[in-house]
Parts: sequence; C-alpha cells; structure tokens
Amino acid sequence: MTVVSENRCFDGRQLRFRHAAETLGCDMHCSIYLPPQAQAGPVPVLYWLSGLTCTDENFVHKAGAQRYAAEHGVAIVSPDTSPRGDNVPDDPEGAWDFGLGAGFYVNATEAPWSSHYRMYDYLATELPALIAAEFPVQAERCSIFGHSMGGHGAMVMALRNPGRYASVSAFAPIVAPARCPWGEKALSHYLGPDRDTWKQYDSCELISAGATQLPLLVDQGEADNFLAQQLQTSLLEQACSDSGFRADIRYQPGYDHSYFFIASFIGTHIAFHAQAIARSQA
Ligand SMILES: N[C@@H](CCC(=O)N[C@@H](CS)C(=O)NCC(=O)O)C(=O)O
Repeated sequence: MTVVSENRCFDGRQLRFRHAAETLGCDMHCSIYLPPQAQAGPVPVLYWLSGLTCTDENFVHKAGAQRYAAEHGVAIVSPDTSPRGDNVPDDPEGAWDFGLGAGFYVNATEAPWSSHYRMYDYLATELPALIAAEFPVQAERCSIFGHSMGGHGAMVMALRNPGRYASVSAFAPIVAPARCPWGEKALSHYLGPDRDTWKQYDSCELISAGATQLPLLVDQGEADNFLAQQLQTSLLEQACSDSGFRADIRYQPGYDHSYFFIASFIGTHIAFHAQAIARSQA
C-alpha cells in the first residue's frame, strides 16, 4: 500500500492510497478519512460506496463528510467504483453507465468481465482486511452507506451479510436493479441472461426473500431526474411493507441527484450510523 496524498482536515487526516488489488487483478486507489480521535486509538469505520462515473474522490471532495466524521469520531473509507487500468475491459461504446466507473458491486461471471469485475468480493473481504491491517480502525464496528449505484451496493452488502454492519443507509439508491434500465444493462452483461442470478444483487428481492432486519435509512430527492425510471424508490417501500422490514424512507422536496443533495443530509446519515454502532456494542 502506498499513500499518494495526505491532507489535514478538521484536525484529522484525509488520505488517498494505492494498492495492488488481488481480487480485481489491478491497482486500485482508495480514500480514507481518519478523524482526530484516531490519534488516541482505533475508531469505528463507515464504508461509502459511490455512484456511476465516480472514483474514490468525488465523495471526498464534494460530500462535506469530514466535519461530521470528526464530530462523531468515525473513519470513512471511500473505494473506487470499478476495477481500473488499461487491461480492464470497458463498455464497447464508451458509455458511462457500464464498465469503468460502473462495477455495480457484483462479482461478474461472464467473459470478458469476470476476470476483473469482482467488486463484491473486493468490498466484502479484501478491502476491509487491508483497512484493518493498515489503519487504526475497529474493524468489527462498521456500517455502510452510498449513493445511487453505491446505495444499491451498500444495501446489498448489508442485506447479504447479516450481523456484519450495524446499520445501512443510502442516498437515491437503485433499489431494484433487475427492474431498471441501468441495472438490466449491467447485470445482463456481468451475470448473463439468467435473471435468477440477478436476485442476489437486488435489494428488493433480498428483502422479499426475508433478509435480516438492520437499521435502514434512505433519503430520496423528489426533483431527482432518475427517480421515475431508474431508482423507483416506491418498489423498496413496497418490498419493505410486504415483508415487515422496517425502514426509514424519506422523500426530500426540491433535491436532485447531485452531491448538493448528499452534502445537505450527510450529517444526518453519519449521526445515524454512529448511533447504531454505539447501540450495537451496548
Ligand atoms: N451527469 C452525470 C450522470 C451520472 C451521475 O449523475 N452520476 C452520479 C452518481 S449516479 C455522480 O455522483 N456523479 C459524479 C458527481 O456528481 O461528482 C454524468 O454524466 O457524469
């Protein structure tokens, strides 16, 4: 692991590092914010998963999360959104909604994607082990959140790994990738045409199949251009009410899909996770 940049921020440290990711077969960048409390001892850790077109840096530069992470004494890890490098295949048309910057947090099974696009395993296993080994974090005290494709990724990680995360939250998540154009494009390429294999990566399907309850918070902007066709938050509301899964799903009038929306509510989400982590230890 090589640290490529370090900036003091709210008395903590914003770091960016590069490492050889075995799971993905390429070098990856990843960012981590360490709050001032990390100087005295290990701190809980939040994982943030970003959306389409993002690298690890969009969140670091635009969400304004460091102030709240410092306040609550939590680290925030923000990984990249896909494998990277000249050897990694991309959308043949160069579209931004598939391939590089659009790994959808799955383990691809179809050629040519399967050799590098293994973001699920990277996030479930390799990255947390690296973070635990290299940084002052309490690896077992963690939560996960994300935006859009990353909101989908965060919910899938939490729903498929009961007991692993104290809580999960999402901004404008893709709640049912098996039923929206972005998801159908990505899953058909990464996983092939058998839609049964898509269900393990669809939050609505996982909740309908009886996923274990954990605290879930969702914020969705009402002026989000992607709401009607891609995000379809109402499908999550339906799956939760049909299954008796408790979720706090909030619509925020006037907010769009951008990081201006995320920055407006990031403090609430970090407080939500800090409280859930504190409660889970009590
Ligand atoms: N207008 C965007 C569409 C994709 C988009 O809205 N991406 C969201 C996540 S789904 C994002 O976070 N973009 C990067 C940013 O706003 O910094 C583009 O073409 O780059």
